[in-house]
Amino acid sequence: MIELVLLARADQVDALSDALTDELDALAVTVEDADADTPDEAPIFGEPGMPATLSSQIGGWQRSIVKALFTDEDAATEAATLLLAQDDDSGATLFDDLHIHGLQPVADQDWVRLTQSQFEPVLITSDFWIVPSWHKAPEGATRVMRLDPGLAFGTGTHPTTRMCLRWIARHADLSAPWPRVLDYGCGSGILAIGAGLHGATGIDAVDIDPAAVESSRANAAANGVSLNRVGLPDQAEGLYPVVLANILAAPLKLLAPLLSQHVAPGGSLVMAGLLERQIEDLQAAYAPWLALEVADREEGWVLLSGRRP
Ligand SMILES: C[S@@+](CC[C@H](N)C(=O)[O-])C[C@H]1O[C@@H](n2cnc3c(N)ncnc32)[C@H](O)[C@@H]1O
Repeated sequence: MIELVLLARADQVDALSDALTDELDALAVTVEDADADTPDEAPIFGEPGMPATLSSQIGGWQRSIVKALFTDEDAATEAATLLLAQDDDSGATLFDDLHIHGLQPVADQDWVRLTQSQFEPVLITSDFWIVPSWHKAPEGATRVMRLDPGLAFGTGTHPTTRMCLRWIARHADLSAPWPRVLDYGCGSGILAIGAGLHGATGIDAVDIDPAAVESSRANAAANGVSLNRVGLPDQAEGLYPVVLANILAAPLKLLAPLLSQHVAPGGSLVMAGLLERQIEDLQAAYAPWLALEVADREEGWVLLSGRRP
């Protein structure tokens, strides 16, 4: 294997990645901040767990290192030549300023093992762990969720998911389990399953993404957790003592009336996916129904929770 290493501008990254994978047979493309670990490093916040973004607006960092993996040197060299020669509709060079850093050999690896090694068991509380199927559960883990990375978001590695799971672990009362829970934006189903492992019943899990709905079903079954309704958002129905929503600030704001009205009187709304600077905006959006307070913080992300009067 050989890696073609390029230095590109942020606005070129998306088109460059598409050209490399769709037209030039790159096996994989990765994007890194060329200024990482320097004073010019630029933190980027985006959809939790999705590739780092600015990306919904701009595909990468101001100075991005783009690495494309090829089977051999000929394929990588040809790709570099074709990239430099690409014109746009007006005949101008498409990737102007593109800098070819060079080619570097990549040692043969056991790729399955390498991928798996990036997903270690994740500690939620001292006895509650998320553990990939190929790992043994750690000593002392009495509550274990088996979960492998898949098409839907939610492996437990992202701070927003971890904070929601910690909230569940801290607030679940095994002697009086929640009779209903709504996981709104369920992704892999990780929060719904977490609630189930803490005794909840009547769990509904909904998402706008059909792949997430399928993942939630499969992951819940693999963990022996029985979900009530799993489907698109219209499957959420009635009042729930606990509503969990780990999405993003903008959709959470839009969803304020809907989510609030699913919370039973005396019940809790728990939401994540927002940053420190978005707290006040979210508190104001939910104020007509309930008072949201900061319940947890991790790596710049915030967990808000509130009780419905
Ligand atoms: C950050 S993931 C969270 C997944 C999982 N609940 C977790 O905590 O790891 C957000 C999920 O919300 C879903 N989503 C985004 N907007 C939504 C909306 N308006 N209604 C329902 N689900 C939505 C996405 O498809 C995605 O699966």
